[in-house]
Amino acid sequence: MINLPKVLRSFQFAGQGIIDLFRYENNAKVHLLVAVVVVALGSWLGLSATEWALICTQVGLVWAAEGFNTALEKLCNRVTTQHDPLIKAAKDLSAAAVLILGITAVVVGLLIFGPKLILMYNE
Ligand SMILES: Nc1ncnc2c1ncn2[C@@H]1O[C@H](COP(=O)(O)OP(=O)(O)OP(=O)(O)O)[C@@H](O)[C@H]1O
Repeated sequence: MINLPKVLRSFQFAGQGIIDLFRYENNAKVHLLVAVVVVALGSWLGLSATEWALICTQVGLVWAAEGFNTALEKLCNRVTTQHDPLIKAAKDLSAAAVLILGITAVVVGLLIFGPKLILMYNE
């Protein structure tokens, strides 16, 4: 039997996590701003449903990676604030994951927006 109140509470906690991510984390604020600009640009250029699906996927992946990265950073800081090579490796690898998805998002953005912007410029 599904415990519905427990499921709803989990959504509430996750929602609080989303609010905290964009309220307190500088990098997440940058990602939010970029997403707003991309959505505005996409609305202006009139993207297809498939293009919107790709953009939404990229935005979601980067935001989710930022959330995981922030969570891992906080755990690392709880483990130790002393210099530790394993903590450094964990933080850097986690940041690398965000960067990889960020680069992928930029490439997808260029593939979708690039031709449309070039076409507009040449008209
Ligand atoms: N306890 C630690 N031991 C070793 N290296 C660390 C430790 N804490 C952070 N670092 C390293 O120092 C650099 C900066 O990390 P820091 O956590 O200050 O900034 P950040 O990873 O950009 O996070 P934030 O978004 O909180 O500023 C990174 O290369 C990280 O791996």
